[in-house]
Amino acid sequence: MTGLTREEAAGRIMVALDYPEAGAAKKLLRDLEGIPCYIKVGMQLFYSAGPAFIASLKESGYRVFLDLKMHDIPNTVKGGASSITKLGVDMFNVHGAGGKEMMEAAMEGVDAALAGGSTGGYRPTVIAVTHLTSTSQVVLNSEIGIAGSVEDAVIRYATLAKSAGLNGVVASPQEVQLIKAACGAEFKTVTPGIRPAGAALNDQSRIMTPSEALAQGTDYMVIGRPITGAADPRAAIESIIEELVGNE
Ligand SMILES: O=c1ccn([C@@H]2O[C@H](COP(=O)(O)O)[C@@H](O)[C@H]2O)c(=O)[nH]1
Repeated sequence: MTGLTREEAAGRIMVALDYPEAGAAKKLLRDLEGIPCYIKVGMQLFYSAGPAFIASLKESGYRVFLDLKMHDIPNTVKGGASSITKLGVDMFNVHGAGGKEMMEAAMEGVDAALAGGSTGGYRPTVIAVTHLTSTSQVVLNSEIGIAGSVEDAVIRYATLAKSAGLNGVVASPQEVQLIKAACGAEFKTVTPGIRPAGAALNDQSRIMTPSEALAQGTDYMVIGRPITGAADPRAAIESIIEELVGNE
């Protein structure tokens, strides 16, 4: 047993709604009705369904992570962060690779939107992507051309994100303990690369099972295809919740 209630376990899961349009995403939400999970909207759905879909999620009471991974010059990211904050999402992200000034600009964008009062004063959690969970050690060194271990590269971005005032990072569950050691327990870790035992890896590289990720101390685990691609998505998420509660 982990000590998590069923509701707490569900609340650690961010379901990735990687769909081409709102209709398919809404069907999944109907399938999962009543399960208090977080919802992650990425670029595929947001570029198609836009702010109206985010508004409908918020009206339905969901916590929303808008995963657009902004990576641009500081002034542009500041403006993007301001616009995203006005959508009233609970969390959004930028790429750590944009550097400290870009990440600070994102925080300035949040402050500017809040100063305008259009979000009711609600401050989103802002996190930075470290290295994508699809990136392996070999790809990091041989293709991207960054020397050293994935762990060192992730920690470098995590500490940079913390120094820029961000609230956490996206990383693999494999790096959670190192991130917490370097940046503190309160610094949030949001971890994709979650695969229940026996599930297809797809394009993910640095993976762990849900219970392994929880044991590492991850704050939130992002799970897409193991739920959305299942014949019975509700049964799939219920099984993950059971695994997290420790009743398996
Ligand atoms: O490093 C990263 C950053 C973001 N993601 C996103 O998480 C989900 C994972 O989906 P699965 O179907 O469970 O693989 C997806 O929306 C990615 O864009 C990530 O995987 N890794």
